[in-house]
Amino acid sequence: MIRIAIQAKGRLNEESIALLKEAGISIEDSKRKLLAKSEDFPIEVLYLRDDDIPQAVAMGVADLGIVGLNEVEEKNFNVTLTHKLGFGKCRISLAVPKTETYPGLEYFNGKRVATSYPAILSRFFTEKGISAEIHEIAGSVEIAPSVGMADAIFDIVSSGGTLVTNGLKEVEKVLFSEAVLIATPNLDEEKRQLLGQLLFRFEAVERSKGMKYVLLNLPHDKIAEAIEILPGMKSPTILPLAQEGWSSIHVVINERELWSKIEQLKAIGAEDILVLSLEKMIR
Ligand SMILES: Nc1ncnc2c1ncn2[C@@H]1O[C@H](COP(=O)(O)OP(=O)(O)OP(=O)(O)O)[C@@H](O)[C@H]1O
Ligand SMILES: O=P(O)(O)OC[C@H]1O[C@H](OP(=O)(O)OP(=O)(O)O)[C@H](O)[C@@H]1O
Ligand SMILES: [Mg+2]
Repeated sequence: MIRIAIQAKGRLNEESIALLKEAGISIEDSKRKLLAKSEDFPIEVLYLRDDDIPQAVAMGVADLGIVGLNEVEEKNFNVTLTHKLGFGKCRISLAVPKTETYPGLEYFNGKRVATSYPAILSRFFTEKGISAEIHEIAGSVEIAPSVGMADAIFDIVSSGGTLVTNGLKEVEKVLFSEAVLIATPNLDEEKRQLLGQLLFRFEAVERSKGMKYVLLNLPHDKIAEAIEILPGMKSPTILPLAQEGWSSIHVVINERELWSKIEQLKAIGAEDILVLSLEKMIR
């Protein structure tokens, strides 16, 4: 049995549960119990505040955790970064009132900067030789300059909408973050094996993201041209149709290039094109 800590509620909660579910692991949500066992995999889910996840994993209270890289960097506990999960993408940035002229990092010398990430900011300023006053506040960081609590802020930015609403502009992007899977260092052999199985499933889920399974019919003599249009695919599956002179081609295509490929295939005579969603790609 392996135990994984995930956020009890908040921005990473739903996607963490969804990822486990896509990997074939269903669990009750945190509204009922703070520790839930899965019926279909030897795993237990511990629901925590995200700030507490790095410590829980460092202590071995949980073997694994899903948490933002920003929290891992801020808490600086001894955990192993095992895998990037591709959701919860954001950055932590320095921002100043939009009316200020910004000459570069030296702007921050002698300034008061409000943040919920004092450790990351302090390391950054030390590394860059900047001497500023760091004010730790728990939330609503973006309001600090306009109410006179600080001259600048260091906080999470995604779309940038919150900065604009609060009359701020982003001037330095310090850390790019996303949800990551962390692990207790030196897991025992049994847990390492379970982690390996989990990673195998996560990777299959990731690989299938944005991919479509495409089936189409094509005259035999156009197959070589179709293969030209579909570079990168190892080799498409080609099956003869009952109708003389025709074949059915099956390929996996990235959603981004789906329409352009389909147009090209139609132009050489492809018919009856089916596009199906792809659930897992297992290698
Ligand atoms: N606007 C955003 N866009 C994308 N990801 C974000 C955004 N804001 C936060 N995140 C990521 O999601 C994580 C959790 O954010 P959330 O706002 O739920 O945290 P919290 O309020 O500290 O939650 P908790 O109650 O668990 O302490 C952040 O640490 C960050 O990694
Ligand atoms: O650049 P944006 O897309 O506007 O996102 C950035 C905002 O998102 C997060 O707050 P959240 O909305 O989670 O609210 P909270 O942390 O105050 O609960 C973060 O703390 C920023 O304030
Ligand atoms: Mg938190």
